[in-house]
Amino acid sequence: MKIAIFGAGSTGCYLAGELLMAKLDVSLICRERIKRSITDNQGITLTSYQGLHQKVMPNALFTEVEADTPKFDLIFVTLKCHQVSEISEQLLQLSHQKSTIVLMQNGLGSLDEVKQALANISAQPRLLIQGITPFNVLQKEHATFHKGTEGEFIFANTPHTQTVQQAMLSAGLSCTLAEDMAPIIYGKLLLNLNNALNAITDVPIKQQLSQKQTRKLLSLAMKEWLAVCQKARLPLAQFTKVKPQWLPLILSLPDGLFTLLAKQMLDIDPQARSSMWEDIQAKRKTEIDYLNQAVVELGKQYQVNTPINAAICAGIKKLEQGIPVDIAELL
Ligand SMILES: NC(=O)C1=CN([C@@H]2O[C@H](COP(=O)(O)OP(=O)(O)OC[C@H]3O[C@@H](n4cnc5c(N)ncnc54)[C@H](OP(=O)(O)O)[C@@H]3O)[C@@H](O)[C@H]2O)C=CC1
Ligand SMILES: CC(C)(CO)C(=O)C(=O)O
Repeated sequence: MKIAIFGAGSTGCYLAGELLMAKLDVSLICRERIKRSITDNQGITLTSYQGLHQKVMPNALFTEVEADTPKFDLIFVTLKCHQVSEISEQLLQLSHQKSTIVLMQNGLGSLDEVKQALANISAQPRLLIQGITPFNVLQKEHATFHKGTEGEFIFANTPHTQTVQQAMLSAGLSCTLAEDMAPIIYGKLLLNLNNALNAITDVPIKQQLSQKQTRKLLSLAMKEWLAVCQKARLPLAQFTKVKPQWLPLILSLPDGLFTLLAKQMLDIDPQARSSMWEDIQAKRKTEIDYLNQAVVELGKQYQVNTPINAAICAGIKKLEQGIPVDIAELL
């Protein structure tokens, strides 16, 4: 089985690393700077907050998709949400009719955009499924990719992802296969409502969660998404020790009680930040439209007020333009 990671950056290189550790055949489609960093450092180094330190080399590295680029049986797309609809031509070229394409984006909307883009250019359908990275990955120097929080990759259950799971299990690694990805996508979005707040506060997640005011904002943003899910009857998977519905209450607790009750939530790398923080630092467009803005849009559809998520979106739009934002102005 030939595997490609399309858009290998933070999560894509970490995923490639785990698949290579599982002795699978993995090629990367990536930017020139990533290719150079991997070749200069003789491979990708995976590290984790739990002490992992492992170097692996991809089977091939491509910076362009050309007529003679091979076809792949399984393609993981690890681009940012707003980048996925632009690669439909390349996805068709890299796949055959029996290939599986796994979209690994956070938030809502990417799957529909890719489906539409592929349907516009080809009458031959491809199997499009979803996956999720539940943990944080930080891209460091020397082609090093650091896992900062707990969790394992989740993919929709298909014959190709079953082969991946078997290989990972044989190598002492694991991933989860899900029959229904929808609750996982909705449940993950609840956690990703913090991405923007993390970017605005500009401190590591662990430090951010020790601030009562930011926890309050996160709690209110989560309450809005939970209200939308309840009204729209959207099921939410549980990513934390406590039920999603309890998170706003726990986040609203005073500092001492919160620290006591949220042990697992705080058991993360002290340096871990959100991917949106990385985007803001790199002056890149963020995924806000697929995260907090998606909550606002669904809220409108189901007549649920979402003022906090709307204020967070406005804050991020300012940051994207280089205008500083004070967290206090969001409440
Ligand atoms: N980072 C994290 O910790 C986590 C991220 N996620 C989610 O995973 C998804 C991917 O995020 P992440 O891995 O951080 O993203 P990255 O930006 O780190 O990786 C995407 C990479 O693809 C490159 N790229 C863009 N377009 C192309 C193209 N046409 N051809 C080849 N390469 C291309 C980008 O380059 P360039 O920068 O030049 O555009 C970048 O290097 C997002 O939806 C994110 O929300 C989920 C959990 C954790
Ligand atoms: C894992 C988590 C929630 C970390 O913030 C994330 O998904 C991200 O950074 O995009």
